[in-house]
Amino acid sequence: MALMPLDQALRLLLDQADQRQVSDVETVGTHAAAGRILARPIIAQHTLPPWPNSAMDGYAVRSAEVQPGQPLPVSQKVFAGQMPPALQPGTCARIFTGAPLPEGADAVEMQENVEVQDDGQAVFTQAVRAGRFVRPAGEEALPGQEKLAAGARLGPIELAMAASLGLTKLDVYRRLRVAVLSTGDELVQPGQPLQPGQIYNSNRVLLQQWLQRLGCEVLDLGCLPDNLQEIRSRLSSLDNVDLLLSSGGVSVGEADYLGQLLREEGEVGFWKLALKPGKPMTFGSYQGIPFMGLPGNPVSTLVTFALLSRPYILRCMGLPEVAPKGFPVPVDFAVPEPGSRREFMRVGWRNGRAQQYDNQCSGILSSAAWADGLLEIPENTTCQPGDLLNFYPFSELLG
Ligand SMILES: Nc1nc2c(c(=O)[nH]1)N[C@H]1C(S)=C(S)[C@@H](COP(=O)(O)OP(=O)(O)OC[C@H]3O[C@@H](n4cnc5c(N)ncnc54)[C@H](O)[C@@H]3O)O[C@H]1N2
Ligand code: MOO
Repeated sequence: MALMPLDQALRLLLDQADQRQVSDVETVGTHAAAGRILARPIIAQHTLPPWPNSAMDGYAVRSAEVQPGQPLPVSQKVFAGQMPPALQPGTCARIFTGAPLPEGADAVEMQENVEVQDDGQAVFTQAVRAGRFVRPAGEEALPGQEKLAAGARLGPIELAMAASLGLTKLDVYRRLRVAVLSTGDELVQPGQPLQPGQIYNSNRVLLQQWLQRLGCEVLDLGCLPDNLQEIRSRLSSLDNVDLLLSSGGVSVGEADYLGQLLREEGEVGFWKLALKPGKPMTFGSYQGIPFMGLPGNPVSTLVTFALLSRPYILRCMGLPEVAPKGFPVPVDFAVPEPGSRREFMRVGWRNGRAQQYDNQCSGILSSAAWADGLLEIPENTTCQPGDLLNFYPFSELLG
């Protein structure tokens, strides 16, 4: 069977995600909205800032009245939080950053350019043009203006924006419910003693933590044994789940029951990609529930989640732009042999170049812990030191 190119798999996934996008809307407090996707746009109700105000600590003036070297009496002092009376003609006002400009004033000079005489009058060292250091009313928002579009992902910046507009509640899509399971008789939870042949389960915590970061509700289905009957019965009891996400058991081994069950009793969207690591990545549905079977090798789980599950999940959550943002970086190594699968190497950012971790085996999780992100080596491509290849930082992929 030919391996499906990554781009084709992504198109298929996003097409499916569009059909399964969450439509239920909840109104929640701004704190609870963190990580959610905005279901209705945020429209400003007020003018922001509500009045022209000073961008500096200094002196508010009628700019035409300022003559360098000529003293002006200081007629009032305006702190942020106060509404001042109009500026008396022929005077200036002591003013602080964020304080409303007195009516009549049209500029502010910062105090570094003003000398205060012994008699308290202010002498300006230079002419002041109208508008200098004034933040006009409404430069941030006007009533009726759309400040955040539906589909925005609410992080600290967006929530601060909502707070600046005085909002306490936001309309967001409900969380995506994702059931996570691991497969493999060899897997043991940390804290338990290891018997011969066993290893600790690391994919479980990787996937659960990552899903939580993406704002999903995680249903922990634990670890399934390598037993077809048991797997079938555990999956049949699932209810109210948007996505079933598993790791392991999707290759061609005799105990790779999960993939076998899906292929025989579910619907397969794709199985086997031209991707390294991550070849046996499987997508389909089981009893109507979308199913993603990530290959079990720890780095294969990580890479397939980053490149395929993450965009699928974000699109289902209601986010339009889901492709991870990468950028070209120079590499400090050569790839002499072209590969038939698109490869994502674990690389560190060292001295302005991407450096590869020595052991790129998909079982070596240390490669990812050491690295700063993934470097994309397209199919049928070789490279020399100094060549540019796309780099996707983990800081982008993990959020
Ligand atoms: N004959 C072939 N064998 C394999 C092929 C192939 O094309 N032909 N593909 C290889 C590739 S590539 C990968 S990737 C693996 C993926 O296999 P599975 O998805 O079936 O994963 P498992 O066999 O269950 O496990 C693989 C590996 O990862 C360890 N593992 C699994 N789950 C966890 C976990 N939760 N935490 C930590 N480590 C885990 C497991 O012990 C195995 O060592 O198949 C190749 N084989
Ligand atoms: O594709 Mo596997 O995920 O290379 O080890």
